[in-house]
Amino acid sequence: MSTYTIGVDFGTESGRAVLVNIADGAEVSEHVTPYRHGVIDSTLPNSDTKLEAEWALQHPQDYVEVLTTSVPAVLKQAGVEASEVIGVGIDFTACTMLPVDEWGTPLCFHDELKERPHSWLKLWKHHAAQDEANELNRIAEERGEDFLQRYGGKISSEWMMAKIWQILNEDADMYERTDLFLEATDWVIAQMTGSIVRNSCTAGYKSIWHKQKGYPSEDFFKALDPRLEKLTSTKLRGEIVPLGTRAGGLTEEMGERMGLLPGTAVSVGNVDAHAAAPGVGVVSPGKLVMAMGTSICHVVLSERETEVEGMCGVVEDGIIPGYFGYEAGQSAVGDIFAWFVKNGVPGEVEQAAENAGVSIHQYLEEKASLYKPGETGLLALDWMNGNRSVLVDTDLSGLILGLTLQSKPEEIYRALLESTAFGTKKIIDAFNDNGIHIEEVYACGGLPQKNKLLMQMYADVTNLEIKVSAASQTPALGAAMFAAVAAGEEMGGFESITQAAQTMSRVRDETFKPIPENHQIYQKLYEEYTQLHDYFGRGENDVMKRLRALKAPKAINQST
Ligand SMILES: Nc1ncnc2c1ncn2[C@@H]1O[C@H](COP(=O)(O)OP(=O)(O)O)[C@@H](O)[C@H]1O
Ligand SMILES: O=C(CO)[C@@H](O)[C@@H](O)COP(=O)(O)O
Repeated sequence: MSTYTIGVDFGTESGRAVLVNIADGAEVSEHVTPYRHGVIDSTLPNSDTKLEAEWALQHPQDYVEVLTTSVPAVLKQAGVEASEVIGVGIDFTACTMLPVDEWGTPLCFHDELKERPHSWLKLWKHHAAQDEANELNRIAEERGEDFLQRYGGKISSEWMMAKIWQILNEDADMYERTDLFLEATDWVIAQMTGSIVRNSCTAGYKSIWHKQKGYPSEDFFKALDPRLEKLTSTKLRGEIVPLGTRAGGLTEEMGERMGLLPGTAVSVGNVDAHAAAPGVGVVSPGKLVMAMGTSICHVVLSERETEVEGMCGVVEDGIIPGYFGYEAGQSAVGDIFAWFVKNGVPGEVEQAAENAGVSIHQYLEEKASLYKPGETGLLALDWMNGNRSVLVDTDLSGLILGLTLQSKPEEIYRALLESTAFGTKKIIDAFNDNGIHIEEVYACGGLPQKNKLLMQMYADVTNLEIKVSAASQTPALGAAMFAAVAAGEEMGGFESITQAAQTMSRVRDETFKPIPENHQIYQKLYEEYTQLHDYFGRGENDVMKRLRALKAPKAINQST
């Protein structure tokens, strides 16, 4: 009899379960459940209540539906019995957070609250708390708060404290009614086990928590707003445990709904990019892991804690116990290409792709690959969803420079692909400049499987060979590894995540190697990119912010 664990990856648009054989990490079966309500960014579900610009919400029930649909489906597809599954683990987007009542019920499930936007779950890419983030950073800097150093000098508007403060500022009653603010990853685990356990990864990266120092002081929160003084001991209270810890066993009810045995080990929540590190076999320093999809998260391990400009955070045990885990990221990558495909191509391109029986992405990739680096004459800034690293500013926006009447869709597409590679190089440079040396690069996620041109550009721009995960769902595989650790050796699992990764991870034979002549030209383009980056991103010309201010008059929560 084989032994299996299940990893469930909760992405931006859908959740997917993967059944993994723990003897070799083989992904035996997988199933995707799209979120019924998708990303809620214009009106609240079943309501006329409109949302402001930059809002992005989700429906918590959609996550439960993933568990009760995709988990039974992977068992059925593989013909595997519940008794052969020893553990379940999940990974999630983050900071994706929600307010719950004293029973752990999301406030948006209350009939009397569901018309109020702040009762809902805020998705990681909810960017409407930038004002709060700016003010938080200003006050933290003024007070000389040392936690700023662990977050590259700035706390992002995507994270927990900015999102909570926005709730307080815009709907103080909702804040009062909240018993706990939770990461969605911890809430979903609580749905499976019946108890709330916070994980050290999201607490560390998204909630300014430190293994030794805990949360920032009450004085700091009081300085933000006196009503926030007791936030961490009240609405953020609860034990914070390391990754791979057994959060509990599946409840009777969820066991039945998921087709698994009650009591099956459930590991604590995790984050997509962080779970991807063991998923691709990275359990030691010097190896950058890129989880490449709608956005890119970059993670790397080190034996020491240091400051790196614009990193999302450094957290002890935040990725692999025993190491300091660093995270950086780009807020939009695949999303930029999706935006262009949706909004930027003429009908004739759509038609040509259809005639060729390929997607518009594939069509444009093929045409764009006929150009050499520099040959389009175009250069873009990859900030269509703001800049996460190294500038940490969601008020920045995109730019395409060098357009002429001859510019073709495939040339613009190519420039957009290149811009994201330059964005990644900025991040690698920041790590190297601060003594976190990047010697190898590993990629996983949807993009390496979809676009070879893009991957070759990343190799050419960074001048580093890129190894690609052999798994089709690397974060889910990582989550399944943590599930095997939560189950423990006595159940047939593993003692540590390092052991699990050594047995269960694989990379493809094919790698992307830098082409020296391409790299040479990209070095020149990168210098130009750096000039634009600093000019528009570091305050010399704040035109992007001025344009945004003109465009976005604040009008919260209007009903039509
Ligand atoms: N051939 C392609 N080339 C480049 N990007 C693509 C291609 N096909 C899809 N995409 C982009 O990939 C992204 C989805 O990546 P994926 O890893 O599957 O999702 P997620 O980030 O939600 O896990 C979308 O933003 C989409 O625009
Ligand atoms: O920010 C994080 C992790 O810290 C991600 O969850 C977020 O970028 C979303 O990732 P995806 O683009 O859905 O893969």
